[in-house]
Amino acid sequence: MAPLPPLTESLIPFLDPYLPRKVPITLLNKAETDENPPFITLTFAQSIDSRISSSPGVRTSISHLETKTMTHYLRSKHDAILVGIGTFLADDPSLNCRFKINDDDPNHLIRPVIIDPTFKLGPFYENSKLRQAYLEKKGLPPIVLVKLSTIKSNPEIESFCNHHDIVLLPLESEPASRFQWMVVFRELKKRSIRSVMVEGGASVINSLLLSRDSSSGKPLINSLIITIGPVFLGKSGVEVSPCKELRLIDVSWWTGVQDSVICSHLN
Ligand SMILES: NC(=O)c1ccc[n+]([C@@H]2O[C@H](COP(=O)([O-])OP(=O)(O)OC[C@H]3O[C@@H](n4cnc5c(N)ncnc54)[C@H](O)[C@@H]3O)[C@@H](O)[C@H]2O)c1
Ligand SMILES: Nc1nc(=O)c(N)c(NC[C@H](O)[C@H](O)[C@H](O)COP(=O)(O)O)[nH]1
Repeated sequence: MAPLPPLTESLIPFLDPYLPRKVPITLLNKAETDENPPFITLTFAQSIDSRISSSPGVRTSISHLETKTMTHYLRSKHDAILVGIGTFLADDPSLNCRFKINDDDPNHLIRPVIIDPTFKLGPFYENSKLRQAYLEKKGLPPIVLVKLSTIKSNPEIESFCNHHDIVLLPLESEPASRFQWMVVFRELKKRSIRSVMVEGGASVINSLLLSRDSSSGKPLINSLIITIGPVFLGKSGVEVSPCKELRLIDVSWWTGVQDSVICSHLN
């Protein structure tokens, strides 16, 4: 894999207000460690017409290498990176962190998390870049969130995961087969994950944008970071658009050699 170009320096102060804070675990009180959900950053690259790929299941390059480096810099600031199974199947991503300040720097190990209620991962894991990265010690094996009923009806899933060091996380799902995001994030927090970078795909982005904590009413997303590339992907592209209006606050824009990046919080 070709090395990433260096990070454009102006991105560091631009992104800083939107990144999770590194608080040493010893300084956190018990409520902080057990009950609060992790810090959630939602980030993706979209076209001008709000598409994240040219058609369903197709990996589509939208962003410049400059913002690809930014994505890996963002990964270096989080404990986990989460995608839906649609993204794993379409993109064959490595889901590791390839950002280094210098060559002597060790790789930051970020934990991949895949939402996969019916365990479609199985037949594709063996030859995936994700597994390759783990075998080459450039990444960690994933946590895979699977419906409890899927595991009950396919007991071989557990032995497959044990054999591949995959952390299987069985969850109850709602009648529509969806996991509640708050439940997902609390489960990750129990596994010492204090920050999660969510990268997509469309189904994950569209539902998470509107998700709120049922008790406080606050958005579950702490920071939203969107790269906009100079391309229209057209009507057959995979659209990101929540099903109702959503206002952004604390907005900052950055423009690089080709892309613009918007950072914000949610109202
Ligand atoms: N441009 C970008 O930044 C970017 C980033 C990621 C993905 N993509 C693209 O997005 C496309 C994939 O998007 P998609 O919407 O098809 O797939 P996705 O990655 O959102 O995965 C969808 C699947 O994940 C599972 N899932 C998601 N949320 C769930 C929940 N709350 N509970 C239970 N299961 C849940 C379901 O099985 C669902 O079918 C691909 O073409 C990929 O290339 C682009
Ligand atoms: N920043 C960015 N620009 C793009 O043009 C694009 N298509 C993605 N897509 C994000 C998606 O999550 C991909 O799956 C990962 O970018 C795969 O990347 P890795 O192999 O893990 O580096 N991301």
